[in-house]
Amino acid sequence: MLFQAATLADGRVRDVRVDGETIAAVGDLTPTGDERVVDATDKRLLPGMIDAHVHFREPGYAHKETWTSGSKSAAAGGVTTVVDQPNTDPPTVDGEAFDQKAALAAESYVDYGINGGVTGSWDPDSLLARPLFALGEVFLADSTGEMGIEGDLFADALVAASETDTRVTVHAEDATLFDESARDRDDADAWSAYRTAEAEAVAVERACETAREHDTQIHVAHTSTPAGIDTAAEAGMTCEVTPHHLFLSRDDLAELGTHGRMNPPLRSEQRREAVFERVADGTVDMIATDHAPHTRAEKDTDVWSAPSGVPGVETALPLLLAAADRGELTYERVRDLTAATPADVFGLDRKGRIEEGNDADLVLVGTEPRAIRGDALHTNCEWTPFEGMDGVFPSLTLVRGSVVYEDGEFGSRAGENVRSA
Ligand SMILES: NC(=O)N[C@@H](CC(=O)O)C(=O)O
Ligand SMILES: [Zn+2]
Ligand SMILES: [Zn+2]
Repeated sequence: MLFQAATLADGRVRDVRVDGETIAAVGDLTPTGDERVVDATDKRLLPGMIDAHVHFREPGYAHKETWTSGSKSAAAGGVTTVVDQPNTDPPTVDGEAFDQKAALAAESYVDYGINGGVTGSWDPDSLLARPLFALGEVFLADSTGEMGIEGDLFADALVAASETDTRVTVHAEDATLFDESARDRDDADAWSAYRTAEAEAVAVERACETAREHDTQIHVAHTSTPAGIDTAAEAGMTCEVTPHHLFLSRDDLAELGTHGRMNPPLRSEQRREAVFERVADGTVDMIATDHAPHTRAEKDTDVWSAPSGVPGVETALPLLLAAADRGELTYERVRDLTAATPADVFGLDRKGRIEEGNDADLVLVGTEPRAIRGDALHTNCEWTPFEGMDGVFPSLTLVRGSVVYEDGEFGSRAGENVRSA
């Protein structure tokens, strides 16, 4: 396949040839007799997004999402690699649970990594013997799945991970700093008042300290505050920001209601702006969606009973591209946040950049934004907190050279475990 006259993230216009699973050449190329030629004039060709944080819910919660629905949603949103989190049923805390999930994940349209969880009943020996992507998200406070753990266990996990050269990702909130006085309220903003910004900042600081004491590296999941981001960066750790913490704030909760409840929660508009600055200037390492689908029926209850989490895997790259189109950040930054840096941080040597010899994980996007509509997305949960916002969507998504999505249609289930040899 040959993409002709594609605009790359840095603005250069190039032809890009795909041969089998790889990018064969980037330059000024002439079509050969039998190859498919895609006219990419005035379109952008980007490396597929590597989303280091999704919850595809199988095994256990297939009514929320399956590997098929979740990975279709990913492909249609330009995500070519996802990393699944362990709070499924059974939780992915031992070798047997890993194998059960890996068998289901083989249905995926896109490449995937499978994370292993840390709880009081985990079995590090069998778990770490599997082709794990990373340990995590290690829950330092309860979230969906009630997998919150104590500090000692976190330290044990860091030791086990460093002995096996495994990366660790952390959900950093400190439940002892939640504001119990918010419990008297029943509006949607009460969740943000309850799970305070300080609870994140302190937990990030402590997690980074523990990592340094053990001479290890952690990746902080879904940082939602400027303080959390700065602490991680100053400690030499990496962090991710979600699209909802980048594009939504407490000001949106009157409209979103419980559909805006997630952990960590939405923050003030002032904090959101400070987070956006740190994403645009490169302090934040990557965007990861924390795609956490729950059905409408589950969400439509009072603020204290609703499950935490929002979908996001299909809308992340489109939202970022619309923001780039508006001049709020550069296309190169979008490429680094969604592809190049996650590839570097997690050691995916053949992914994240359009370069000869790399995996042909590619996304072709047009220039026209369109309004995001929940009922047009492919997730099982059929709603989005970004309803009505502008997104620039892919027309074509390739995973290692296979067309997985093109103009509303799905191609092959091309997904493979990125950690399996
Ligand atoms: N973020 C959330 O609010 N929910 C996530 C769990 C998590 O990432 O903490 C989920 O699995 O539903
Ligand atoms: Zn989390
Ligand atoms: Zn999560």
